Amino acid sequence: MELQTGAQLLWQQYRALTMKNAILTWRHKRSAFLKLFSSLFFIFLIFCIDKAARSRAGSAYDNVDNPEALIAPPIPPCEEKFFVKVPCFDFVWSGNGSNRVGQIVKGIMENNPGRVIPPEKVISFTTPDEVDAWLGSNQLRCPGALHFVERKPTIISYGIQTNSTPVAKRGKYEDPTFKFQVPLQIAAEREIARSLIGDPKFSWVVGLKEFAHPATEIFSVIGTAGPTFFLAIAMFGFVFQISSLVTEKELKLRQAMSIMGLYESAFWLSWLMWEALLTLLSALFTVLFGMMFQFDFFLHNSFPILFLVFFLFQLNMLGFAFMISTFISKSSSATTFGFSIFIIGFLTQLVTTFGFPYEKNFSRTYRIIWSFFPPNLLAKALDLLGKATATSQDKGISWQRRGECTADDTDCVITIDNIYKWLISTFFLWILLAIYLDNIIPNSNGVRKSIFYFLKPSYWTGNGGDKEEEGSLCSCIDPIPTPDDVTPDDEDVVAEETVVKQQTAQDATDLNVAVQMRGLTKTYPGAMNIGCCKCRKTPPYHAVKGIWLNLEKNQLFCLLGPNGAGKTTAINCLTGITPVTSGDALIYGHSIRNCVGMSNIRKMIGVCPQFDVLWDALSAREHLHLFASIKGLPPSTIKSVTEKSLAEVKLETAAQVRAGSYSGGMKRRLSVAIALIGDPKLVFLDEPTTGMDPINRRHVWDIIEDAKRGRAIVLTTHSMEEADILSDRIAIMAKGRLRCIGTSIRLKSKFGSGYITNVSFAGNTPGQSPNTNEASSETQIRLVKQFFRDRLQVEPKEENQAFLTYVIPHEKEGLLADFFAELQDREEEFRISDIQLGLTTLEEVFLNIARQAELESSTAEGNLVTLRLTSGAAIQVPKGARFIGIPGTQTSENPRGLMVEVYWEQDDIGDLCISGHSMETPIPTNVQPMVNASATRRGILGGTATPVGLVLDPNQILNAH
Ligand SMILES: Nc1ncnc2c1ncn2[C@@H]1O[C@H](COP(=O)(O)OP(=O)(O)OP(=O)(O)O)[C@@H](O)[C@H]1O
Repeated sequence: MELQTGAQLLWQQYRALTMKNAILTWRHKRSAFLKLFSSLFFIFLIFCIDKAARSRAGSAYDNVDNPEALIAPPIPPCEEKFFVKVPCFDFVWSGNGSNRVGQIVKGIMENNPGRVIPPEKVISFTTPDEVDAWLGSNQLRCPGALHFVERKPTIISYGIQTNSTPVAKRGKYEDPTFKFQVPLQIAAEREIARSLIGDPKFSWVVGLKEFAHPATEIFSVIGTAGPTFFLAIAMFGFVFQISSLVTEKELKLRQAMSIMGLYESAFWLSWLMWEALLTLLSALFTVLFGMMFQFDFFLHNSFPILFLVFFLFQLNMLGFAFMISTFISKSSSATTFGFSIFIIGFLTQLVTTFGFPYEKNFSRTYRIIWSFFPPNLLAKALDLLGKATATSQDKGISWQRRGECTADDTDCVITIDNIYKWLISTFFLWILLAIYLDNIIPNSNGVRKSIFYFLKPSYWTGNGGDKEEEGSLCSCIDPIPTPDDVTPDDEDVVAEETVVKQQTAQDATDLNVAVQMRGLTKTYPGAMNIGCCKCRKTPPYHAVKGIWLNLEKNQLFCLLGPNGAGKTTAINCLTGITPVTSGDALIYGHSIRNCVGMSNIRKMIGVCPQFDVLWDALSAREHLHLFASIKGLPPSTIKSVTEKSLAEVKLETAAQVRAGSYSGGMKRRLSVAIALIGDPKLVFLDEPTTGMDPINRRHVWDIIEDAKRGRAIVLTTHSMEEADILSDRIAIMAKGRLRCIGTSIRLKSKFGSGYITNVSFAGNTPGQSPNTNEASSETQIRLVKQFFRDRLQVEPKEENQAFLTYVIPHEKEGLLADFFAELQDREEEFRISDIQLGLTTLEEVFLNIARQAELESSTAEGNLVTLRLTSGAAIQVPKGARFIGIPGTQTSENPRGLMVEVYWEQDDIGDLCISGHSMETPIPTNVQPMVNASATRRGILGGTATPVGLVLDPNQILNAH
């Protein structure tokens, strides 16, 4: 099938990724809702703040063109005074020695507009001094005092006392002059006039009216409180964006897509365009909600001006999120980062609203630095737009006036137009930085590009200059040492090496070869990480130590090895996830060291990684559709290929269900289907059946068996059964080296301990008592054991009343034909019901090889594990040692002491561990212990009292037997 390339592929990938982003947005409805509509809630809050502020501020924030008159204001009840103590009095007065004054005060109380003042709310005194004395000892109990003096029958004078200091309570101001003094004054003058004229109905109307005036205070709730609230709106998108980007990195989804041939540009563009669309809608809704709440800010400033401010700010924050995401490796940190940015933004916005640094008395440098942080630009923009609509006289900023300062703003140093320019240019800066940092900050495999990668012409032309480096930016990497050149022990590995080396030297291409590894070596560099408090130096680690190997087309090649053998590293090198340290590999003739070669390789490989790399929110069909598009399958075929893949892995019924709810087996099947999509010529399956139940495992085996036709498959597994059933050729790796290679039969016959035979005995004879039966079966077993001992000198490996199991070494192969012929002839005599003979299992081969490799390294490094003997004693043995001499067991009868054979197995995670040991037997006389100095030393230096066992040479032991 012809795959898409170039611009067509870029467009196809972009569309598929955008579709993926759209589906993820749709499936994560809550976050999408918050992104789009959170502005409604925040604008409502701003609306409430505005209402509260305006209700307190009187006419100061408004233009007063036609002030209303306040006619004959009444003396208010004293309880209305701020900070009054009850019981209180509406007023006190002096002059009660005059009957006429008494009548005047009575008139004041009775004629108070709207409310007759009761007598208990008024106190009278004779002289002003008495009033002062009372006021002094009864503070805050009365807002004012009147002092009357009847000088002559035609002259009555009066004076007023109030506390003239305005006081504030909960943001409201109380002016005692207008509230208490003027009403008292009007009432006193009215009643004095009536008394002097002698007409109690004499009309005395006094009105009060403030001056017409423009708003004395400029207040825009959006300019003041808006920056924080609109920053909060943007933070939703900011946090979700970081979280999405980091999740794809953390779950290695991006790596999986890159292996499939994803263009970096398609990845960034798809996120950018989709999020820009959401941002555009969010900005639109913000302005519409603002208009809905009838804010002058939104009604009087021009719509495009407002829309662009919110859109460009949120877009800028998006770019900022892209850049920040390159520093984060855990999606759970997204909220922490978002919160920190919000707090910092809140504080710097506060500083901005106080005028820093967008005024003439601050230097330009401050302004430039300050403007790099997007929340500051938002604060300034809202301040400008807010001031432009602060009073009803202000008509807002029109599109034409976006580059002008308002006439009364003499301190203007930045306009809305400048802010647009800043927001646009810093947005591109963030995006470029995001792409750059993404390349130079080490990914989860510790791989990065050089700091100046973009300066190399080859990066732009794509001709092999895209070299990757390892280690963090701040670590000083020591020169990487090359692993020792060790000649393999196994002749088949040597033969394979020789062939590949010859082909390499002649530059010959074998058309049957899919993958040729030419001394593939991977060393993870040791690094000196300089932290604040300590330096940490890690040594280099040789994970793959020079592999020379041909993998043929149309074959399934199985790579076995214990944990840490280097299998995944080898696959990672072949798939371009991690760069090789030295050597090379050709995949269908394309070198993995060359980036053009690698991009060709990506088109022909499929990878099923060790851990499922899937989006929880996407279904199997969506996954396959996405990966098929990334791979470059022609659009017309994607649907049919997807359906075919679903059928192959039996996921048709669950095709619409989200992968997050799949069982482990279903996820694995989907991963295998993804690896096989697009009919790749080479497929890497890294432990495809790990953690599966037997039924699912069988199913995946069937899929792999079918997939074998017409392509090369590299399989790694910890299941020997799987390797045995599926593989055409098997190699076992340990400690970074190939230890053996060949077909399953070849490995079993070469590395197995020999043949396994099972002898089963007939059941009890009816009619005989159980005791007689038991006795006779024991006799038969004894006889058979003696027969094996006499003819083959072997002891059973396992035994019970029903069967005996023997491992017969290869050396006895010549005796087997006669031996089994005789055993069969005497079947009746021995009461044998069945005899089975077979080669030892692949598991045993694997354990032998793994054990040997472990022994080599533990001998070198002194790694010891504790072996608990059935006698109760414990000894320390090097990992992987087979025959161990027990220290302190020398007696006159056994002068060399006793030994055991240690049985090893793989635990659940593939580590070698002790499963048991044989009976204690004397060490044969001609067997010498192997040198085990470092292990012994480690045991002694480790300060443990547990003795260290003596490692015995298995060949000597087997020959001695
Ligand atoms: N990025 C890395 N930096 C340093 N060492 C690493 C890195 N990745 C892997 N290693 C080491 O390289 C060795 C080989 O690892 P690798 O994952 O290839 O083994 P494996 O054979 O695939 O094991 P498993 O069966 O557990 O998957 C291990 O000891 C591992 O700790």
